[in-house]
Formats: sequence, C-alpha cells, structure tokens
Amino acid sequence: MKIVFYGAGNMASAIFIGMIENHVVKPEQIYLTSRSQQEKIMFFKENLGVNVSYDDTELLDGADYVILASKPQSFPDVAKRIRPHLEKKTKIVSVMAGTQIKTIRRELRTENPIARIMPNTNAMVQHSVNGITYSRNFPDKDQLVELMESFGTTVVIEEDVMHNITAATGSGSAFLYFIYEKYAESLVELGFDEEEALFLTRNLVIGAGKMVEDSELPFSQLRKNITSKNGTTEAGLNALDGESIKKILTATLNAAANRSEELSKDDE
Ligand SMILES: NC(=O)C1=CN([C@@H]2O[C@H](COP(=O)(O)OP(=O)(O)OC[C@H]3O[C@@H](n4cnc5c(N)ncnc54)[C@H](O)[C@@H]3O)[C@@H](O)[C@H]2O)C=CC1
Ligand SMILES: O=C(O)[C@@H]1CCC=N1
Repeated sequence: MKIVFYGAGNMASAIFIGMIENHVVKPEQIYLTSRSQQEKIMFFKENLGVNVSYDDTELLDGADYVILASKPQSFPDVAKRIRPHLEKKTKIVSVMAGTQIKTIRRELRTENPIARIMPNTNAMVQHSVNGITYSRNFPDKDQLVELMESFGTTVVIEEDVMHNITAATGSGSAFLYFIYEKYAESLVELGFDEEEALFLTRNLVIGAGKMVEDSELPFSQLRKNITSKNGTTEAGLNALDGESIKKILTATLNAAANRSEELSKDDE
C-alpha cells in the first residue's frame, strides 16, 4: 500500500506516527510532501524511515491513498499539484476542517472516491476520535476504517455532522488543554510556584484520564466518589457554578462548529 500525505504538520504527523507505531503500515509505505517545514519532514525521513518527495509525479504514481492534510486555505495550491497526476485507483482522504467533498471534487476535477475524516492529535498516542464520511462511490470502506482504527476510534457520520464532530473532538482536546492551563494558573494563585503547579496539574490530568479509561463509572459517579459530605470537595464544588460552565462550553462548541460551517461556505 502507498499512502501519500500532502502536508506533514501537526495533524498529519500524529496520524502517520500513530499508524507506524501500531504497525498497520511500514514506514516505507508512507510518502510525505509539504510546502514549508522541509527540515521537519527530513527529520521524519531520518528518524522514521518514511519517504519524502517534492515531485508530484513520483508521489502520485500508484498511490492507494492521498491524504489532504494542509490547512483548508492552502488546498487550492495542493489541488494544483495533485490534479495533473491523480490516477483513477487513488482514494482521496481529507482531514481539512470545513472543506466539503463537493469542493474537493471540484478543485481536483475528479470522480475518484473521496472520504473526509476528522481526527485529533491524540492520534499520536492511538487515542484519536475519528469522524468519517464517504462519497457514495467509496470502495472498501473497511480498509480505511481499519487504517484509522490504528490510531483511534471511528464514528461514521453524515457529512453535515462534520461541523459538530470538528468542534466536539477535532478541536475538543484544545478546549480541555485550555482548562488545564487555567487550572495550573489557579494553583499559582493558591500559592504554588509555576513549576509545582504544572507538575501537580499534569499528574492530576494523567491520573484522571487513566481513571476514565479504566473505570466503567460515569463522570458524575467518579466525582461523587471524591465528595465527602460537608468536606473540602463539596465546598469547592459549591463554588463551581455548573450551569455557567455548561453555558461557556456550549458557546465554545457552537463557535467552533459555526466556524467549520463558515469555512465550508468560503469555498462555494
Ligand atoms: N491540528 C489539529 O488538531 C487538527 C487539524 N485538522 C486539519 O488538519 C489540517 C492541517 O492542520 P495542521 O496539521 O494543524 O496544520 P500545519 O500547519 O501543522 O500543517 C500544514 C501542512 O500543510 C503543508 N502544506 C501547505 N501547503 C502545501 C502545498 N501546497 N503542498 C503540500 N503541502 C502543503 C504545510 O507545509 C504543512 O506541512 C487542517 O486542514 C486542519 O483543519 C483536523 C483535525 C485536527
Ligand atoms: O483549528 C482547526 O481549524 C483544526 C480543525 C480541528 C482542530 N484543528
């Protein structure tokens, strides 16, 4: 199998590192190209053994999958590179937020099968959540799902649900990291120095994540297990206004989903 990545940035690298570490593909089956970050992709070549090329004829010759992993705004340039060399057998898989299948089809001027996936950078540790939607003519969906499950969990969705998945899990880790950042800053307010605050927050998050992984209990029960009647947790939770937090998070997710919708209209 030959998998060609147009773009080798944060998202693409999380995917191919996830795939390689999980042994579903061999490094020599992966081809990378980029516009910038030449140094970074040479690092991947030297350290992972993947192929690097800037020659589109060589890249696309016999490719089974082309992964579109540039920013949506760079897609017209990427399409210009791919268009003249695209073979009929090549399946196109886009990770770009907001760029619709019909836009990809139009820019590449192709009837080839197209899938859109919405992973997240947790692919690097095989814990991405991957939304996936296909064009009607996409063959052998199981093979793509198998590839994607090497770096996470897959949910098959209709294309119009992509906006919400992009907000919920594509961007979602960034929202959680932001909360952890603020938690560490609050620990500094409490009296810890910065290094201690980061150490404590980091280990707290790792532990909580492992509890979520290992326990079947809902979040609410995990919380209740920590909360003694009239104790410290209850005092803290009383100060934490759940409804306000929910409102803030709902506004955050709506803003992200709306931006995905805007991006999809930019190119109409
Ligand atoms: N970073 C994330 O957590 C997620 C990103 N995405 C999507 O993944 C895509 C990439 O995002 P990042 O990796 O964060 O961006 P990035 O800026 O880290 O990487 C973009 C890559 O595209 C390459 N590129 C730009 N123009 C090119 C061209 N003409 N030919 C070949 N390569 C070209 C750049 O050289 C770079 O390697 C975006 O469309 C984004 O919507 C989707 C899910 C999560
Ligand atoms: O911020 C973005 O647009 C991309 C899509 C999901 C995560 N990062």
